[in-house]
Amino acid sequence: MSQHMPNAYAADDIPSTPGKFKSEKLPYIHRLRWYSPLSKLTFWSFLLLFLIFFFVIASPPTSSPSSSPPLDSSRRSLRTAAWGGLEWERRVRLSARIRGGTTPHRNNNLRNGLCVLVTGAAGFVGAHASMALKRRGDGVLGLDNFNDYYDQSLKRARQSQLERVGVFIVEGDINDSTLLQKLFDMVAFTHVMHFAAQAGVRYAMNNPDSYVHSNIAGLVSLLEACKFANPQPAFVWASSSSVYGLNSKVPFSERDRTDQPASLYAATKKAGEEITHSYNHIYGLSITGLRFFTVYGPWGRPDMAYFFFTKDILKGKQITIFEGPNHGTVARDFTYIDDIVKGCLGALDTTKKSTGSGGKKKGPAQYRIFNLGNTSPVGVLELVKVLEKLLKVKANKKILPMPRNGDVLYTHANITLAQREIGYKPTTDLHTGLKKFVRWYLSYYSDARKKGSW
Ligand SMILES: O=C(O)[C@H]1O[C@H](OP(=O)(O)OP(=O)(O)OC[C@H]2O[C@@H](n3ccc(=O)[nH]c3=O)[C@H](O)[C@@H]2O)[C@H](O)[C@@H](O)[C@@H]1O
Repeated sequence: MSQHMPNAYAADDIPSTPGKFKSEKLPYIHRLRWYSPLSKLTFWSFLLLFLIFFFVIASPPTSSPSSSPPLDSSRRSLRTAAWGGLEWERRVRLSARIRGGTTPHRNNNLRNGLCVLVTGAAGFVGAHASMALKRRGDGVLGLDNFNDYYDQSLKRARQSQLERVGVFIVEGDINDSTLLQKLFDMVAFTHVMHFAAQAGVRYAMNNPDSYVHSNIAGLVSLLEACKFANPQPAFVWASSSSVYGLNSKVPFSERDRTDQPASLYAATKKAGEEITHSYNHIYGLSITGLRFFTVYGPWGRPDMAYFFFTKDILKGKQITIFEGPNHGTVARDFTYIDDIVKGCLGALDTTKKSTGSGGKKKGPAQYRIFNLGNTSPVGVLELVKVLEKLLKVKANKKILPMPRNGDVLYTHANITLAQREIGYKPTTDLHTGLKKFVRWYLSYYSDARKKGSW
């Protein structure tokens, strides 16, 4: 039938004479006398316009390296991530195995130990939490895209530390749903501890896309995988104190409003809280969100002020300290990493099971949000004084009014709820915590092999 169609169609189009066909049916461009200069000009103009249109629409926007923010590295790594194969599967299963038990498979009843997928495991909090879980015997599988938001060698060094205790980090992106499905098919995770995110408050002005990619799209991709997993894992994830935004009532309580974010970063974390709520409501996922307050410590993030202040003070480079209106103090409720990790484990250990399966909710599920702070804010100037003392070097300081860059003036956590529900009790003051950080920093950066110690 289809073979006859073109002929039938062509029969209708047969011109009465070839000449008539050419003059009446061909496009305007062909009717122009080709040899006239005007027709040539029109033809080449059309061609040029078409090519310009094609290249502008089809190619990704580019700009000069000096003016453009860094590329969204998480997307890059999504394209290049390599996973799979028998050896890879063996490592995944081994890492996820609970000590003294076997890797939990579908329908297994787990009583001893947790089996946790930790996203962002090569990151600061993710690496510490993975280490603590593994050390107490839980099964831990890491997932990280090793993007280049900050020095990748630091992430690799954290990875080697984790490998030494038996934690394998799968290299891949949380947006890679095929990879996630594969992992959930291989291992029946009891919990997902989700740290993978685009962090940093001020960087959101340079690279907004990376926040949407990781903190919104990536989160949804991971929740989708959790919703279909059978059994569904309980989901514990890192929100942020930045959701309190421009609030002036302190200390910040979980009941306070969170609808005036000061940065896109904060807005994506707030959106994450709403998104996780909807997955809890529709699919019965057990959700716990942890609002971290400026976490610091050994193996920390080089984009954070305490970290790069240390580096710059040692180099004799000028540091900029922001101040509020009328020379007001800008302060943070700096929270030491070990306290945060205890909070994370407390949250994991008190989760209730998700109630859904196969994407269907079977009953109401737990939904919680906790502040994990230190409850004693310290001014940035004071932070620098402590560093000067510990480093035995005077800082070259420049005090500037805080620019409108996403920063807020003050954070202070009320932790009553976390104390009551998950036994959270921070014990490290800023001086003690920074002392441990400085000791690690000096050892890590003075050692040519960048080993440091955990
Ligand atoms: O608690 C949180 O929710 C957030 O804590 C930090 O954000 P931030 O508190 O802004 O931490 P830093 O970037 O280390 O800044 C600490 C303080 O130093 C100040 N600062 C920063 C940079 C600088 O050059 N000068 C300066 O005075 C900031 O204004 C801020 O008060 C993290 O970077 C976020 O990822 C996290 O979510």
